[in-house]
This record gives sequence, C-alpha cells and structure tokens, in this order.
Amino acid sequence: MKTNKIGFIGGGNMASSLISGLIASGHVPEQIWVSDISPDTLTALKTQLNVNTSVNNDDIINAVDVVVLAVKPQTLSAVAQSIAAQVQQKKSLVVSIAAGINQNSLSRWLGADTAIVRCMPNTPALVLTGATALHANDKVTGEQRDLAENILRSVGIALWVEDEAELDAVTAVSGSGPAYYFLLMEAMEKAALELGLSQETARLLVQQTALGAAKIALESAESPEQLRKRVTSPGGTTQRAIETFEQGGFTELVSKALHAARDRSIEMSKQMENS
Ligand SMILES: NC(=O)C1=CN([C@@H]2O[C@H](COP(=O)(O)OP(=O)(O)OC[C@H]3O[C@@H](n4cnc5c(N)ncnc54)[C@H](OP(=O)(O)O)[C@@H]3O)[C@@H](O)[C@H]2O)C=CC1
Ligand SMILES: O=C(O)[C@@H]1CCC=N1
Repeated sequence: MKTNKIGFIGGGNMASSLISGLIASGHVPEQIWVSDISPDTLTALKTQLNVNTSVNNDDIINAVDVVVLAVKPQTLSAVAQSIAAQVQQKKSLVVSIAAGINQNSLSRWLGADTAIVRCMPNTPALVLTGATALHANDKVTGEQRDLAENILRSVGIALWVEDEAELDAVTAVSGSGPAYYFLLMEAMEKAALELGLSQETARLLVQQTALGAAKIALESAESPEQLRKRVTSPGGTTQRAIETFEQGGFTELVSKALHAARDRSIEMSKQMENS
C-alpha cells in the first residue's frame, strides 16, 4: 500500500487516466484528492474511483504532499498564479503535465523558489502502460524527484530528461503518440469494412494485431524494421501494401506530423512565456 498524498488540479482525461492507474497499482483512493471547476466531473470521479474531491483548489494543496497540475495549457497560467501563495507557504512539490508550458513560465507563475517537475505522460497510464518523461528544476530535492518518478512509474515507464527542450520531442512522440496509433486503427478498421468484414470482426482483428505488434516489438531484440521484414514475404501481400504506403509518402508524412507536433509544443511554450 502506498501512502503519499497526491492531489490533482483538473479532473479531466489525463488526470482520470493517471488516477485510475494509480489506484490499479496500489494507491488507496483515500490518499488521492482532485479539484475541478465542474461539480459533475467531481461527482463522476467520486462515484467511479472513490477519491476525495473539492471544487476548491486550495483544499487540495492543503491536503497533499504533491500537487499535479492537470488543467489545459490555456488555463494553467490563471490556475498556477491563483495557487502560488499557498504552494509557496506549504513548500509543495508541483508536477505539471501540461504540454507546451515550460519551466520558465511555471516558475514565473508559481514562484522562483517552487520545486517543479514538468513531465509529459500519456493516456495509456489508464491501463498501466503509460510512457512519461520528466524534467526537474533546480529546486527539486532528491526525495521529491523520487516522489514524482514513483507516481508516474506506478502507471508505466518513467524516464528523466536533463535538457528540457527534449520534452517538446517527447510530446510529439509519446504524449500525442497514442492518437497516431488510434488513427491508424481507425483507418485499418474502415478499410476492413470496405473489404467486406463485419464491424465486430474488423475491430477485433485490428485491436489484436496492434497489441500483438506492440508486444512483439517490446519483447524481441529485433528492430521494427527487422520485424517488418519478417512479415513481408518477397512478392507477397505485405510487400504490396508496404509499397503502397511508401508510394503515398508514409514515412515522410509521419516525420512531417511529428515535426509539426514538436513545433506546436515550442510555439505554445513561447506564446506562454511572452504572455
Ligand atoms: N490528453 C492527453 O492525452 C494528454 C494531456 N496532457 C496534458 O494534460 C493536461 C490536461 O489535459 P486533458 O486531461 O486532456 O484536459 P481536460 O480538459 O480533459 O481536463 C482538464 C480539466 O480541468 C478542468 N478545469 C478547468 N479549469 C479549472 C480550474 N480553474 N480548476 C480546476 N480544474 C479546472 C476542466 O474543466 P472544464 O472541462 O469544465 O473546463 C477539465 O475537467 C493538459 O495540460 C494537456 O496538455 C499531457 C499528456 C497527454
Ligand atoms: O494534444 C495535446 O496537446 C495533448 C498533449 C499530448 C497529448 N495531448
């Protein structure tokens, strides 16, 4: 049983994924607090997960050891500034999961002496398969580093980056990444229907194939390229499909998409820094 008291400000998609994952990995709901401006969101979290809830962000900070900021990037400035005095008084560790909000902005809003871990998780935390990269400012103690890492590690893998700029790339790769796989799944499912499979069969085959491919990629020592070649019989069906993907510019398109996501993260950081 784990006993650190963890508070979430913002109880939306990412917070509920993290909270569900934390509970599934052994954190007791009584040690988790959530605030949100929507009473309906809080009622749903209370009913489904039995966590402590409040519409008052200050109640959360008072109750916990670590405060996770899980509101939208556009809302974070106002929320951070509204809790700054209390965070400073309590010397709370603050963990921000917001995309495109850098340490400079967070320190400016929360106070220069505030211990801040900026991280980028992803929604598979819900099923304990999350991937998170973390970055600590120089106010974070070793113990606080361990605390932040333990929270994120309890819902998947967690790794530290020393250069904060890497978080822009991480956001493009693993933060947004689940959506890319879902897009591919959507497209494959649609094509499977066109090929005459039923909805149920198409979805099941696509899901199980995604799971199998991910599992084999994780468990095998071979690279994705080698694994792809194992499926691709010369002159066979896979080769025809892969050639079709490449003729359509698949690899370049993926690169372009990830660069666009990375650039958007940088753009958001600059906008916030200058606001
Ligand atoms: N979704 C994802 O896959 C990932 C998201 N992130 C980051 O996580 C953060 C949250 O994203 P996500 O969960 O998707 O967003 P959501 O909009 O689902 O969740 C944010 C929640 O915060 C609530 N809220 C708004 N204002 C306040 C306030 N003043 N005090 C308390 N709660 C408030 C919102 O209520 P209302 O809806 O009523 O405004 C909403 O319930 C973002 O910063 C995002 O960049 C990071 C990695 C992955
Ligand atoms: O789309 C976004 O901005 C957030 C960050 C990563 C995933 N969702």
